[in-house]
Amino acid sequence: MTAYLARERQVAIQAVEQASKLCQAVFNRLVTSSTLTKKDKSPVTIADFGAQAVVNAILAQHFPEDPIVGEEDSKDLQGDTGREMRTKVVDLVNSIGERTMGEEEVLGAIDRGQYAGGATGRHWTLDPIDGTKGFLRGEQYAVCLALIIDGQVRLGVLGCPNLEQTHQPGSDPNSRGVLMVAVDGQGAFQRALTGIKDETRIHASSLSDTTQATFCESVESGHTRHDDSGRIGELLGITRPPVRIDSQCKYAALARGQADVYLRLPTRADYEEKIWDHAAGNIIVREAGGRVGDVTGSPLDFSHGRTLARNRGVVAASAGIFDQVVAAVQRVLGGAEKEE
Ligand SMILES: Nc1ncnc2c1ncn2[C@@H]1O[C@H](COP(=O)(O)O)[C@@H](OP(=O)(O)O)[C@H]1O
Ligand SMILES: [Mg+2]
Ligand SMILES: [Mg+2]
Ligand SMILES: [Mg+2]
Repeated sequence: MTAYLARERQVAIQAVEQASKLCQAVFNRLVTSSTLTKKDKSPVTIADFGAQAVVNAILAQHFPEDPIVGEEDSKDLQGDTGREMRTKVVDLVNSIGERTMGEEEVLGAIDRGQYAGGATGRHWTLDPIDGTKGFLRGEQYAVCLALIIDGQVRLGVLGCPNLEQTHQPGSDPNSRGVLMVAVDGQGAFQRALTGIKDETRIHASSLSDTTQATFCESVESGHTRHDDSGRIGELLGITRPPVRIDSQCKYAALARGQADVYLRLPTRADYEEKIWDHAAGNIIVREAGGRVGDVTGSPLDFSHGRTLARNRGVVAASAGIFDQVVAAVQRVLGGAEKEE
């Protein structure tokens, strides 16, 4: 008997591995110290398009019926104005992929990601590079792919090219490149992104005392409120400084017990979190034994299209402290008053 979603798991891993390889190649070739000082975003843009083309082409080959909710579209690659970038993306895809793709095929693959999402049937969701700012700084970023069936995330894969390997006892702390994968009901695992790919089961921490907790949050103050998380930390008696990490690598840190809490506190009333920013990390943390919700503790609802329209912010934590963390978040954000 084959396990539930066995083929999907294998194809998703292959797609994320290929896209991660492409991103690393772009970083090594194109990102220089002058890229950062000049605020030149073009390397990450090329890698973003390239990674979405590679993943979507692999999904189309194996699951031609499945729609995809992808972050990017080919608009900026069209016409005369898009020619230079288009050529670079097509060359890049062909330098990594196993078969040659023409220009139309590359653009078509990118635009398979236009699906609107929703509550019925199955669809994939892809963030070809999550943590674009981390990518440019040479810090953490992730290729994130998940399968949603009838509104529920059932499979998630994170490719984290700059994340330290911790899966083998005595493994070299300088070895980087981790892939995490989880299927509903089967647990969460990590393995090396390249080389020996033995999988090791991972677990969120079993912490019950919040004063001992390590919390993580986005590097970017535009993506989460650092002042509010500081107050929440004080309420919980947390003394360790926050660990700031870009991308869904925050979920990865939680899933393997390196952090106990992830806070993403809304910076604006009108921002809706995107499903591709959370789907893969969500199932990986849950399958590792952690819990994920929004600032009220309600589970994230992936059935409302391309965004988490019914949720605000994200709170994730080890199961033993999740309720205490949500209570502190509510006190600081004022939710407790609304409930009275
Ligand atoms: N105002 C906002 N609040 C929360 N998230 C935001 C935001 N503006 C952009 N983002 C999202 O934050 C993601 C990065 O998260 P983090 O800060 O945790 O690394 C971005 O993903 P991309 O990098 O894929 O564009 C983007 O989708
Ligand atoms: Mg983006
Ligand atoms: Mg993202
Ligand atoms: Mg992205």
